[in-house]
Amino acid sequence: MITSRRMAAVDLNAEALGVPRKQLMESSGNAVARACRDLADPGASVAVVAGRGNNGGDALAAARFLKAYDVTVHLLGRPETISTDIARENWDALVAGEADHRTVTDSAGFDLGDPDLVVDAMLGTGVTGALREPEATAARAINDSSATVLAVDVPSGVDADTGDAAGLAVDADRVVTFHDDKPGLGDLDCEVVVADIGIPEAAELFTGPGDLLALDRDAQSHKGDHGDVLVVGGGPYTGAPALAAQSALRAGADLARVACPEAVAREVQGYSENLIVRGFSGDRLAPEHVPDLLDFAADRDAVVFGPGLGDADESLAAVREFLAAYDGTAVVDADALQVVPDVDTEATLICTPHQGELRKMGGETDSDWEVRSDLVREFAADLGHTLLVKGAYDVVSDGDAVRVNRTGNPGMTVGGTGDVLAGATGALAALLAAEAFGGGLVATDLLERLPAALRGDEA
Ligand SMILES: NC(=O)C1=CN([C@@H]2O[C@H](COP(=O)(O)OP(=O)(O)OC[C@H]3O[C@@H](n4cnc5c(N)ncnc54)[C@H](O)[C@@H]3O)[C@@H](O)[C@H]2O)[C@@H](O)CC1
Ligand SMILES: [K+]
Repeated sequence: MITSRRMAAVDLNAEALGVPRKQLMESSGNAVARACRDLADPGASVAVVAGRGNNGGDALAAARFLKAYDVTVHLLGRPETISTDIARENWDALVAGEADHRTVTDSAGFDLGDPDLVVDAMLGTGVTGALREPEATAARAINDSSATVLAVDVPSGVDADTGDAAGLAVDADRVVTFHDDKPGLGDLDCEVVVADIGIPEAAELFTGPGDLLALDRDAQSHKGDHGDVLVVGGGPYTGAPALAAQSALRAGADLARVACPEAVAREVQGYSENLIVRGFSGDRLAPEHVPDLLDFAADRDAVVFGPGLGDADESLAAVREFLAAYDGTAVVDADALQVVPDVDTEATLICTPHQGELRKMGGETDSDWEVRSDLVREFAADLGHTLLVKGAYDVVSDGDAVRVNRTGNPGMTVGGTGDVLAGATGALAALLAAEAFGGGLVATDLLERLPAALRGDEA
């Protein structure tokens, strides 16, 4: 089962793996033609009703595979308004190939005729709202005809994610949907066939450019919309919490705060004026600090626990107490990880161990990344928390889905990269909580850019 949002991500990932969208459209077209052959004998009359998006493009490609049939292609709208290059190229190929084609520029001009089979490719996952004209008239004609109706990807007018229609929708006999079943197709009264269109498995398993789609920023945003992250760490070390907090800002959080022992607070602040530093008494985290920290954390979108915290018994006891009482979102890293397996918490935890830390938590690992993926998924399910296990191939799992990140390079084993990852993860978790994303701009960037702005240079 795949949502249209995830499908768009997988599609971009496939492109990055060398399988472009046009190739997928060709496979989709081939799958639609196969379904036609299944539903009608050679020589039968087929009306292809195509919209101006990629759903239409799939059917325009299919028409080239149907030489044994009497095919008429109806394009809804003017060819100049076809919305994607790949769909337009398939239209141009039909015209150049002298296929029987018509363009329907107003609904009064639509004549479906009396075909044996209709291919409904007006709208797929790109539908918004109720069918407009001429799609609505065409849908009525399709529903009134006695033809068998094959819908491409989803019956036009139906939301593939919910199965709902904002008004009229095509009543299909069969749907050929691509790559994976869609949540909205289950409740429809028609047969659903899933066609493999050659999307590599790696496009789903490995993170790629498509996975960044979820991070698009809303241009109308305001300060505070983009997440407020609290890093709890420092004591034995000072660089780690500062790095994590700066990373949170660079990953798009609006505000990054560090709660650290007073003994090191000035030093942590000294790394960057972009950070808001709050000291607590003494030279390391202890249970007596927990009530205040809980209060402070309640107003933040996410907490990052661990960078530079050390493994003193009282610090680990404090982490345990904090997590037992906390019900927000927390990233747990470094020494703090070891308390996770035996803590009973309502919080949503994202744990970011390297393989040594994973073992210390009681998890197993393996040099083969595929075996490791299974182990990580099982352990995440046991823990009831999300794991991001660092390695040459990072494995991320919530106990159900698994994603593997194989980007990076051997230089990234240098100290501090783990703190940067924990901070960035905290920011993304906070932004997901706030459902908005920032651009990674920090106040000191503005200082650097001010002279150029005053000179009137282009940004
Ligand atoms: N990885 C993928 O996502 C793949 C998608 N493919 C196809 O691409 C389709 C999605 O293509 P698109 O994103 O171009 O979207 P669609 O082709 O579903 O619809 C977009 C077009 O519909 C118009 N439109 C939207 N709502 C309307 C309404 N209520 N009344 C009338 N017109 C309306 C838009 O103006 C636009 O021209 C899928 O359903 C599938 O058929 C396949 O080619 C294979 C791969
Ligand atoms: K359709």
